[in-house]
Amino acid sequence: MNILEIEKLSKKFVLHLRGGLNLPILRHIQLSVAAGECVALVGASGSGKSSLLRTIYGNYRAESGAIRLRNGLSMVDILQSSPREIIALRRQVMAYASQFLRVIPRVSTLDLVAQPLADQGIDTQTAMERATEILLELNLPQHLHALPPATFSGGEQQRVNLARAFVGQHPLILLDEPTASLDGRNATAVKNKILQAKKTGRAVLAAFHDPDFIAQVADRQYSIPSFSEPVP
Ligand SMILES: Nc1ncnc2c1ncn2[C@@H]1O[C@H](COP(=O)(O)OP(=O)(O)OP(=O)(O)O)[C@@H](O)[C@H]1O
Repeated sequence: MNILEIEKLSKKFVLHLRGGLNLPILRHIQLSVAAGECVALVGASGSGKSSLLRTIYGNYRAESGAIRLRNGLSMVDILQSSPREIIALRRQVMAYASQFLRVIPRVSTLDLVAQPLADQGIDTQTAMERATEILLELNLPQHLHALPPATFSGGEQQRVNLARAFVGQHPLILLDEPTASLDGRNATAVKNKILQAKKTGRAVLAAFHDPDFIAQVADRQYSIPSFSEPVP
């Protein structure tokens, strides 16, 4: 059962500060991700992996194509959804961990990680317990949980982001270079979370660079078509 279906997606950036210059980024993307599957997005630096993930998450618009996401029994096209509908899909259907954490000042790490559960209607005590558990699984020790992550290291912030993506029950998890700032031990913790997510029937689409990591977690790869390739 497909959780995500992308059909003939094309996207360009329009650079208004450069006189409306068009910068084509994605062309004819055809991709689906099924429940329980991890698909690795691969491609050269600058090929558009992050842009594709952000477009799926509703941060960017695209000129043509469709991005359909399973919401219960129906498939919903993100590109046709209103901002309000996209916010609802982010709460229930898709989680996203970018490479960088956007920190909200004064909010503790524990509250940040418990928030997606509260958004899914989980009671506060259970949300706090699950948030604590996942932070420990990602090697973030208890003494950090009460602190806002603003002063955390890059790798610690990345793991807070990942904890927020994995903690809920979203059927689709989007990950942008989830091990970019991590050492071997922490990369293993992320690998375990991806494998566990797959076992519970969640779909994972992730941009990766490391072929060894891809071999350990991904069922297949999708290479972003370059602009020198003919359109199929
Ligand atoms: N908001 C934006 N406005 C204009 N151009 C952008 C914007 N975001 C990305 N780009 C351009 O789109 C291209 C693709 O960038 P993107 O970050 O998606 O690539 P990537 O494959 O994720 O790269 P990397 O592997 O280095 O992270 C780049 O040339 C980048 O400069």
